[in-house]
Amino acid sequence: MARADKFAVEMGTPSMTLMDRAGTAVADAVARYPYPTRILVLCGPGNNGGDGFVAARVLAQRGFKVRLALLGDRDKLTGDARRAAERWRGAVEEPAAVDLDEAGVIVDALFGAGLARDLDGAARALVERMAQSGKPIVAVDLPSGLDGATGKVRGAAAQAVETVTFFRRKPGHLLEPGRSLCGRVRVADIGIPDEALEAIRPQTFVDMPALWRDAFLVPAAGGHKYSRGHAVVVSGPAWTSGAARLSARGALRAGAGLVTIALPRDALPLQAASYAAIMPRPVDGAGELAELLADRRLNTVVLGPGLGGGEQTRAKIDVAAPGRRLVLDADALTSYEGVPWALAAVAACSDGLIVTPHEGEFARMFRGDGEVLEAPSKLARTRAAARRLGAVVVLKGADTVIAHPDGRAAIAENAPAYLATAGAGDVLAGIAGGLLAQGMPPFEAACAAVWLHGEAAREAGPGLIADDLPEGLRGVYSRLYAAIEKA
Ligand SMILES: NC(=O)C1=CN([C@@H]2O[C@H](COP(=O)(O)OP(=O)(O)OC[C@H]3O[C@@H](n4cnc5c(N)ncnc54)[C@H](O)[C@@H]3O)[C@@H](O)[C@H]2O)[C@@H](O)CC1
Ligand SMILES: [K+]
Repeated sequence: MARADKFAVEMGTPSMTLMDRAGTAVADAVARYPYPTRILVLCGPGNNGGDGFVAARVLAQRGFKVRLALLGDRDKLTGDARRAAERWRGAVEEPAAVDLDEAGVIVDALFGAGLARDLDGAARALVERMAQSGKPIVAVDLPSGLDGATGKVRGAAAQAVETVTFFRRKPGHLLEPGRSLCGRVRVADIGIPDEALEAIRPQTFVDMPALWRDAFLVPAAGGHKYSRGHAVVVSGPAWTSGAARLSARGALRAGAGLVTIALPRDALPLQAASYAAIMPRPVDGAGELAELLADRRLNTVVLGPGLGGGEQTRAKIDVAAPGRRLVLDADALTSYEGVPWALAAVAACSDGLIVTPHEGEFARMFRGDGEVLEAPSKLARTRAAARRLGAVVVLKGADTVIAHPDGRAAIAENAPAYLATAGAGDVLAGIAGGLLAQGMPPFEAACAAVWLHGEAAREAGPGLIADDLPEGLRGVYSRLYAAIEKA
């Protein structure tokens, strides 16, 4: 943001104009509240506070009753914040002396992008009072105390109803617990030109179709099932084979030309419970898997869901990996507990690897690797893991992060809470495999899979079970195909 602001200033917009627009955007948001006759603006010592002074002035001009309190010394304000304060004609009160209960709406303009350490002392006490007040809070840029780079709370932060940020959202608006703390996020245009992004080249994205649409393959007339790849899902024993069946359905619905499920002989009868379009093959160990995979058209293998961990699983992965595209999930990942370098070796000989751990699996995989596990945010951890493995890492959760070893990363925001259901991860691994089989590059395939998975859940609606997800993809695909054909 500092670079974006600088760019805008160099292009001729004075920084005071940016602040005026920022404060006005906050005032616009506050003015939408029903009868917010009494507004309390809490300002901090930097430019976040400066935005607060502007918002207070604009709201007062529009006829609202506005009180303003400043944390810190008015004489110590500098730059644009100082000028904004000079133009505020009302009283500047002591935060300790104001009664928060009198406010209809509180504007939280204490700290934004400049938060430099954990809140303590008077700042923390004020944020805690605000949090306990039960009043609707409109946060300027970020709820004060929330770290915009990590999504973590530093000391304290108050739940906002709404957060007004500028130009683009920051990781802290998307990563939990930040995302939840922000309430509804509005992005205000304060006149920073989009060209600023060409200079900055951000490497962090929201996971949305624009990010991967160009790599997504809409079936072409005259296409052939073999041109859409052949995915293999390797199943565990009969009693856990449901997981692999879910993956196989995901891969097929995602558009793989052919899907084979490799099952131990005792699990073959159960495959009857799945789609007839999925081809079962008896495969009882790494040796038989090697025989199946002698056919190079089988270009993608999904291993992990219900597979069971340990040496057997690693042997199968070793057979599958060379020159092929892989998705590894669940048990496949925990069989590399504490030896991520062994997984990096798998990635190196493959034609592209996506790993899809949840937090527990991630912690086990990288046990003892402080550089990965102690990176400052979920975003940074996922990036570090991708670099470590030389693979695309999907770290699942409400705020799933997808990272490529080259530093690109995306944060997903479309998963409904009810997607956290048994077997959902198995379907995700399958969708990713289905997209890889069609030739999508691994990062784009992983991003698309995560987005499609979230959309399929929405399509199926509350009460979702994992079996509904592959079915949900149909509606999502028809809209996506239409949008791509129109574009
Ligand atoms: N040109 C720009 O840079 C623009 C900035 N804008 C606003 O400016 C904000 C960033 O302003 P600043 O960089 O001045 O930073 P902030 O206003 O977020 O905070 C910096 C101030 O807080 C103090 N501080 C930091 N951490 C503290 C802690 N834990 N406890 C107590 N004091 C602490 C610092 O000493 C400094 O005085 C953005 O969040 C946004 O609201 C907008 O006006 C748009 C334009
Ligand atoms: K704030």
